[in-house]
Amino acid sequence: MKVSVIGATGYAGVELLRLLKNHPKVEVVHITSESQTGTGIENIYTHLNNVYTKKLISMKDIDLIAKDSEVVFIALPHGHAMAVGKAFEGKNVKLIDLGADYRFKDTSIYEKWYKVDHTHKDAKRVYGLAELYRSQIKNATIVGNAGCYTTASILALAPLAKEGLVDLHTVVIDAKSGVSGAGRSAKVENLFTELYDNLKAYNVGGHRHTPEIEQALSEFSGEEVVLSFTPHLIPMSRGILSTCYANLKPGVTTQMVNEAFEKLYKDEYFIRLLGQGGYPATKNVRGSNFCDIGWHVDERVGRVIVLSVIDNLVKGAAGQAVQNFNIMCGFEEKMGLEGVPLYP
Ligand SMILES: NC(=O)C1=CN([C@@H]2O[C@H](COP(=O)(O)OP(=O)(O)OC[C@H]3O[C@@H](n4cnc5c(N)ncnc54)[C@H](OP(=O)(O)O)[C@@H]3O)[C@@H](O)[C@H]2O)C=CC1
Ligand SMILES: CC(=O)N[C@@H](CCC(=O)OP(=O)(O)O)C(=O)O
Repeated sequence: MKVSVIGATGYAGVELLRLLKNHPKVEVVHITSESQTGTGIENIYTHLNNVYTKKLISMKDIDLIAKDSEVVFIALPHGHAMAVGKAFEGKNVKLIDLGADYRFKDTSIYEKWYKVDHTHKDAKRVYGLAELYRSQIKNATIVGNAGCYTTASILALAPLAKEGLVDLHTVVIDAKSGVSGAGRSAKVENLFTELYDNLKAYNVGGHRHTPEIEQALSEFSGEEVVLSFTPHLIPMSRGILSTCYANLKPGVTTQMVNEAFEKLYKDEYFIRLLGQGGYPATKNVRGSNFCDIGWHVDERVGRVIVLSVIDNLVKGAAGQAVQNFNIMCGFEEKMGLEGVPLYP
């Protein structure tokens, strides 16, 4: 399959290039940047020396990209993929957007939380969380790849929502992300001096991943879910730990919780269940497409605490995009994604 990456100079785009290099059925034909058009990608990212020697073109070369590609990955900041999606209309190219523009069924929710007008409202799109939307992804033309915090949080809570084991109005998610989640552009709050030896929350009560998690959990449970989501920035480069709290419904036992996770995920290669009492750690998934999940039923307070970890750039972005690509193209789902986590 001939594929192109729009926004190849960002952290998500360059992680895609790393994974696509190891995909036996993929040839990367075009990569784009608007600020560094004409430059070789290996001159920007020297870790790609001898791996890629490709020059960046502009994403404005839509006709060229469309002519040469069967699938295009978009790794632009949110708000920019909609115009690309429109420009590709009728060009017989499948799109996988790593940003948020195609994640919402109801675009008014996107407009409210992202404060951007949605300019491609009628696009037929599918939410790209592979394990939970596989049958829809298979036939999709546009996939809105799930977000990073959202992937970790939805995978942690979906079994409980599907089986109706918790009161979803009591859900509280406390999540921590490495700094690559914020992208490569320079920001004062991401300086070493601000981050190192520090831990802080941000966007409390207003983070844009809140409605994405609510959308999925509402679909699985059949009830309108509202929840609290608090992200934190932690001084690591990669990794997300999502700690999810929920009150158990009366009569729900540890065994019922265990069975809910087993039922949904027992055949999922990328989801590794650490069980009741398990302690997932970001280092165990670093550089891989795995999501490790452990849970703790605290009978004393009638709550379950679910812990999940992913690599934000892999299962939270580029890896999930390749997984969705495999589903859309009919390839084995783990193709190109079997790299072992980097430990220690
Ligand atoms: N980082 C992460 O962990 C995750 C990221 N994502 C999503 O992936 C997308 C990319 O994120 P990330 O790689 O982190 O971001 P970066 O800031 O690292 O990269 C952004 C990319 O977009 C390009 N770009 C920036 N501004 C514009 C613009 N105005 N017009 C056109 N191109 C532009 C840049 O190209 P250049 O400057 O060279 O022109 C660069 O290639 C985002 O939507 C993000 O939400 C999703 C999940 C996780
Ligand atoms: C640490 C950090 O800043 N994380 C980003 C989320 C990561 C991201 O790029 O968002 P998507 O997964 O929606 O694409 C944030 O909080 O906005």
